[in-house]
Amino acid sequence: MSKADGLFINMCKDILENGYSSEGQLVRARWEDGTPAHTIKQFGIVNRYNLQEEFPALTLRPTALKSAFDELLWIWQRKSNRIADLNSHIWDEWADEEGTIGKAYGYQLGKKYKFAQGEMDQVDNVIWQLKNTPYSRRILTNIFNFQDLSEMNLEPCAYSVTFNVTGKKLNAVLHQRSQDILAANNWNVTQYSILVHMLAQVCGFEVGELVHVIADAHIYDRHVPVIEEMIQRPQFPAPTFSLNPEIKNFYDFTVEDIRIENYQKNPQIKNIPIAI
Ligand SMILES: Nc1nc(=O)c2c([nH]1)NC[C@@H]1CN(c3ccc(C(=O)N[C@@H](CCC(=O)O)C(=O)O)cc3)CN21
Ligand SMILES: O=c1ccn([C@H]2C[C@H](O)[C@@H](COP(=O)(O)O)O2)c(=O)[nH]1
Repeated sequence: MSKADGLFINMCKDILENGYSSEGQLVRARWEDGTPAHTIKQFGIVNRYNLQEEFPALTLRPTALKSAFDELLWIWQRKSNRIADLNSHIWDEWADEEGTIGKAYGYQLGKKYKFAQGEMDQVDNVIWQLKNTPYSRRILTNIFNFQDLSEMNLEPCAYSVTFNVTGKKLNAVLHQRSQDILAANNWNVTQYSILVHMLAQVCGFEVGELVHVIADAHIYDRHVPVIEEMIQRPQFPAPTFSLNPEIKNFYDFTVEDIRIENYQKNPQIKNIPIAI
């Protein structure tokens, strides 16, 4: 059975049984009809995914892996903040008149800084370090740029990744300040798992672990019955995942380069409401 399903079920049970409800508090997020989007949350969840063991896609409901990967490429490879450069509509509600999400995500990863080895952006700095100083303890990205926060249409949720090489394996810690468990937990987990696979392939490592640290892990009120039903569903083994082995340059990957086989899963849950 997929270990990712097991972790997800335990995390949801913990949030539902021991979590803290925001009822009665002032909350920022709203449902489409304007009602406050309350949550039940747990603080400080840490999930470890061994990428050697399995590709951590949920089987409890399908994760839209191509759309998730496309958003990852939009942020990490195209380094864009324009929703027209994204092949899905998941960011439409956060776009401004210019059709961008402001100085968030891809904008920050595309911003150049002066490093000892030259001027480059944070992604190229990670790739340079993995190729030249792989055992460094300073290989990380951080897009929570305080100077630009007021010009971001949503402050980054998954904001920092620390890469760490252990022997031949590439590991990563993903730091997330806020997580919408139903809509985006497995979405983010599979995205950053693919990122570790991509960087391992182009920098000459095997994949290791993804450690996902979530500060505020929440289930929105309108998602509670959906989660309650979902965690009772049958579980299947995780699918097999591979990347096109021909790709040697990080910037050459496309959504067509991921291969997912034997993805047995439960039916999709349609029209999940997204809090804005
Ligand atoms: N409340 C909230 N939750 C989020 O997950 C979220 C935000 N806001 N704001 C910004 C982005 C947008 N994200 C989203 C938004 C929608 C889906 C979504 O509708 N997912 C569908 C599949 C979409 C597809 O097939 O392309 C799903 O069934 O999970 C996922 C991530 C993640 N982020
Ligand atoms: O990659 C993402 C992007 C967004 N989210 C969720 C987490 C929260 O539910 C909202 C953001 O609201 P804040 O009030 O700014 O925390 O979006 C996610 O889980 N993953």
